[in-house]
Amino acid sequence: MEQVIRVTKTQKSFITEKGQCVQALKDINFEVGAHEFICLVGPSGCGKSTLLRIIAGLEQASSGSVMYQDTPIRAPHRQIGMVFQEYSLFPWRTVLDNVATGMEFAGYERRNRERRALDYLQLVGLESFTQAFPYELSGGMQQRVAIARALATDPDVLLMDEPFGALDAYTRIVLQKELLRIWQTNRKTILFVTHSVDEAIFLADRIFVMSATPGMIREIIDVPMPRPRDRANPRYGALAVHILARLEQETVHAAQ
Ligand SMILES: Nc1ncnc2c1ncn2[C@@H]1O[C@H](COP(=O)(O)OP(=O)(O)OP(=O)(O)O)[C@@H](O)[C@H]1O
Repeated sequence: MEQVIRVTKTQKSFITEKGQCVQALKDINFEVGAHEFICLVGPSGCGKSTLLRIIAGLEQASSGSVMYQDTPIRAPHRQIGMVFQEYSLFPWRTVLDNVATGMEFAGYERRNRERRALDYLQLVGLESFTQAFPYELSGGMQQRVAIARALATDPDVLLMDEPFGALDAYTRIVLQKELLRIWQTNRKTILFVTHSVDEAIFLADRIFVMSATPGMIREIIDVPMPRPRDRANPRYGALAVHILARLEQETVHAAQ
């Protein structure tokens, strides 16, 4: 399988406002293949968002190397898109313009933007809301707009930082299924941060379990179950028990 993202011996430290050094990530090593769906889980504050921001080129690693194909990532890259937990839409722009704006930043010509925006809004089921403003939409609909905006620039890699974290349980399940449908159609490579072990098992090809601060990758778990995954399958439950126990160990370890 072609490797798309390669993270090698990566560390990240921050200097706080009080001048203290906080090590957020320690010796991170992994590769992500083309079209893989990876979920990252780990205790709160273990560096998941930091890792994603480094891969997005929004933050620099303190040491180590982070590559997209053969290129070191040092700044935001056209082929790497990101979706955040907060819907991060422009409140003064319509749904259509929000999606088109992403393409404007990515350098798409004006005449292509509207057509593509419509195509992607259709993909996420919002074709009848093109002229609505974000405040007129539910949280789930706003997150669909954010996903359409990220996909419309046709990135190779999609980084998703707790994108469904603020949604109610039912909307979350609906969007998980939608995301899988889109991923299966568009064959993106996805790195998805979640606090939900259930969500990770439902979505991922592989789950990276991180340790508490400083974040390291403790375990990489293959999820070989065919999709759509059945939450009632005993293997699903057994995997959830295993990962939850691992996370509990990490949290207890960190508290000692
Ligand atoms: N800009 C910054 N300055 C100083 N410290 C930071 C900065 N950004 C992150 N940190 C620290 O780095 C560590 C990792 O933070 P990060 O937000 O990546 O964790 P996380 O796993 O995404 O957390 P959560 O699951 O709660 O969202 C934390 O200790 C955090 O306080």
